[in-house]
Amino acid sequence: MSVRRYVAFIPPVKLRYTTPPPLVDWSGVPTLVLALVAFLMAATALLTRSVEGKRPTRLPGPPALPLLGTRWLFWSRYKMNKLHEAYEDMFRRYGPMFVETTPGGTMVVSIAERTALETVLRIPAKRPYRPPTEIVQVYRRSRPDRYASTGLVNEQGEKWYHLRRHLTSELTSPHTIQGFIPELNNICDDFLILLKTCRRPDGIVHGFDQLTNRMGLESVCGLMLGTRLGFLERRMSGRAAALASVVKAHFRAQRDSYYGAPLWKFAPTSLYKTFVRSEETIHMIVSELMEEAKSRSRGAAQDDGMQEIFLKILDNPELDMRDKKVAVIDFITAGIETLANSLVFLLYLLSGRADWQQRIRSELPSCGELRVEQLAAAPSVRAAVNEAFRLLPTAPFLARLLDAPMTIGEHRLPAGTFVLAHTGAACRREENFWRANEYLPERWIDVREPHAPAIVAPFGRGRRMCPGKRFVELELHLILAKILQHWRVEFDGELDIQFDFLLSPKSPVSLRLVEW
Ligand code: HEM
Repeated sequence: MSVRRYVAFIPPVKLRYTTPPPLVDWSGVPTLVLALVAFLMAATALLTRSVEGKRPTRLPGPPALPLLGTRWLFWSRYKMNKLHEAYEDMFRRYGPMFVETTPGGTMVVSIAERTALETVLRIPAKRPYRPPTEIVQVYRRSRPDRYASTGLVNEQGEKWYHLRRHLTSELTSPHTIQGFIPELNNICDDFLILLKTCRRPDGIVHGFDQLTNRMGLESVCGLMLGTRLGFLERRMSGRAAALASVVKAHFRAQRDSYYGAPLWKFAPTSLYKTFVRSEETIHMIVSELMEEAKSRSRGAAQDDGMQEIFLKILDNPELDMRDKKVAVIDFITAGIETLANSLVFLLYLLSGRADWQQRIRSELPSCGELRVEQLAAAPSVRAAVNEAFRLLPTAPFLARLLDAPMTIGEHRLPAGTFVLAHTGAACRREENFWRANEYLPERWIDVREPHAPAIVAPFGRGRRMCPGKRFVELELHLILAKILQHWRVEFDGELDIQFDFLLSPKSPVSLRLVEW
């Protein structure tokens, strides 16, 4: 199957590829809208300086303009793909708690102050409301033939609770994850073979980020579908390459729909079309994979511990068939980039700590399959991973809508306030961690004050916490251990990081694997 089939996406007949039926057909209006936006942007540029600092809100924050709110910042002062730096800058300018305004007038409160953050993260909500990604919501609601809901990641309230209860018990079960360890060992070994193949004589591996993405795909699909899909074979199939690339496009389109001009809400802009194309391509590929896995499982005897998660989901009579399929899609897309980025960040940070790499190696057997007990007996592995999540989490903030009023310091936030809990930024503040901006895994073994583990939340917090956490931690521990059994990791220079709705390495990443 060729890459072109997926990337260019020439749809097969049964696939209905249509751009946005739910949107108002204002085909005559876009020019007018564009002219208005251009005018507003020009006005923004003129007004910015004069209004800065004079806004009479109770919380500090950048000035909001009519119709644009504070989004003009992302069209002038900041770059969308450097959002993490933009927020660091805003925390410096406005303090550890400030407010932004969306073009629709909604206030978004950003928090990086420890007590406030701990308060937000501790909220014991039964149905925590994480604001959905609007573009996903709009599109999925326009396709009731395919989606019975907007999916676990974007659904709210009782519907979310129902999905969460019926979809995640397998994924979060220690039994399921433990049952996956032998296969995960095989996947990690195949990843090492791929690294060996791509490694130049001087030890350099170019495009390491692409390889980790393939590793993410292979392991997440393996876990969900119970089958090896060949993403780690030297020559990746067109389908695998296409899936990897559309998942990236999907994340980027979500980022741009959120922080960019909201024109897609009024007309089917190219951003909206890109999003629809990526969503439909992912749906098509994952559907194919599921069908293949289903027919394979019909012919094979199932070992209960290893029964594919999705087959168990398919067997659940409490769920609508459309929700079952979308759940598998959402699990796979939620898992690929996050896992791959975290592995790149982990190795990059560790490359500056040859001593810690040596320490990890000394705590492990020299080769072979690794069992959970062996990993547990190597505390330096856990410390290395924890510290990477503290310093460079791929999801640097968590979004919530407060379901009850909350007083933080002298500010009272009403119920319904949209809050961004910047756990990543808070973890890099000196008042929260000893030598906060340094990668020091030892802090997780011999605690040095200040130390605020409660604000390290790379997988979120509470009932909406990432259901993939247990699996991801195991996989990162295992792959790190296996890499360091073979090589020392070196990296020249600094890793360039960008915001693709998640923090991601700006590709291509090259690192050096040096024989011990
Ligand atoms: C390094 C890897 C990963 C990281 C850092 C990560 C991080 C996160 C974060 C921060 C959230 C939001 C939690 C909150 O709002 O409290 C989340 C949600 C979610 N993640 Fe992950 N994730 C990772 C891998 C995975 C994997 C492998 C899967 C599936 C196999 C997955 C599935 C999900 C789902 C379905 C949600 C939505 C849960 C809900 O709203 O109830 N994630 N993840």
